[in-house]
Amino acid sequence: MTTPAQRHALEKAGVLIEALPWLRRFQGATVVVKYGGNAMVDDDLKRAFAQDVVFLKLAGLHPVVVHGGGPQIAAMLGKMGIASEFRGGLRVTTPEAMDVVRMVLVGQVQRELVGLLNEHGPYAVGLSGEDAHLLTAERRGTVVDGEHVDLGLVGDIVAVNPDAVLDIIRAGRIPVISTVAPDAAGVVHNVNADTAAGAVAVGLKARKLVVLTDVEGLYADWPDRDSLVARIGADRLEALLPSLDSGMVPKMEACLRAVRGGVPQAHVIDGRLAHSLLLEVFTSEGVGTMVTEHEEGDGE
Ligand SMILES: Nc1ncnc2c1ncn2[C@@H]1O[C@H](COP(=O)(O)OP(=O)(O)O)[C@@H](O)[C@H]1O
Ligand SMILES: CC(=O)N[C@@H](CCC(=O)OP(=O)(O)O)C(=O)O
Repeated sequence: MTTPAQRHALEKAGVLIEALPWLRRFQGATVVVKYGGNAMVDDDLKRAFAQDVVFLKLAGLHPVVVHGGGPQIAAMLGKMGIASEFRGGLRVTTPEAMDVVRMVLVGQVQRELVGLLNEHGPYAVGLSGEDAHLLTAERRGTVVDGEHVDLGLVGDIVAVNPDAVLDIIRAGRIPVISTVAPDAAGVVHNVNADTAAGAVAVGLKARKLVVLTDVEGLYADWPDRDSLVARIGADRLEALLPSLDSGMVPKMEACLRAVRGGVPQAHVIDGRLAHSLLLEVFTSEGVGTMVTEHEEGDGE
């Protein structure tokens, strides 16, 4: 006869043991985690996220955080009376707005995240795309309803120099990256954080890209809640892209870029669920949407 206390203890041991194959599999693996603006506004969730990232580090993985901050940028632009609009999921960025984007991402959101991670020890080091040639951008527009739209100082990533990030990883620390990036002439551009995370994952030859957001995952037929996609291959995702709505477009483009660029798995998971990152990496529960190059197999 086992007592309730013993049963409880056994359950806990079971959960820890379930992590064993995943711990072995991902030893020394680089995992790029995109932490999004909307999953980033609740204090408890922020703390849970920081715990998860430190847990990954202490479990022998190499987490690299790429952060967003759309809501925080919007709040600051609002306070300063600067209008901004989104086209095709990307913020139209004037030089005036660019100063605010850089100030908020590097000076505010990144600092807060670094602080939360460092509550657990001397782990996090913040950097932006401007540091040590980490990211090079090229100005991009977008196409909305078949028409080309100029987005101002918005960039796509054309080159990643991972050396500074690798230095930080080698020192046993956690890089936290803000996604502003200079172009070849040194003009700083606003880069969507999903886009940058996809490029960073490829540049670092990461084993996984995990994108946290404020929805369960990708819905094939948004907003039909029965259409959540558990997994999808690159070709089917590419075919689905034109039908996706604004916020999901850069996210799924980033996943596609990652798996086509050699990252075995890209995931979109629900950042509103505390510890979803831990569940994704260390359990066999399917959380959110997994993207792989091919529809079959686990991508590895
Ligand atoms: N096909 C889809 N599947 C899931 N979410 C979608 C889809 N199309 C549009 N969305 C919207 O995209 C949002 C996520 O994008 P966004 O708000 O930019 O996230 P984040 O702030 O995490 O970067 C979801 O909350 C949802 O409202
Ligand atoms: C070009 C572009 O849209 N840049 C984004 C950068 C921040 C971001 O991507 O934040 P989330 O991940 O929170 O959406 C912006 O200005 O909002």
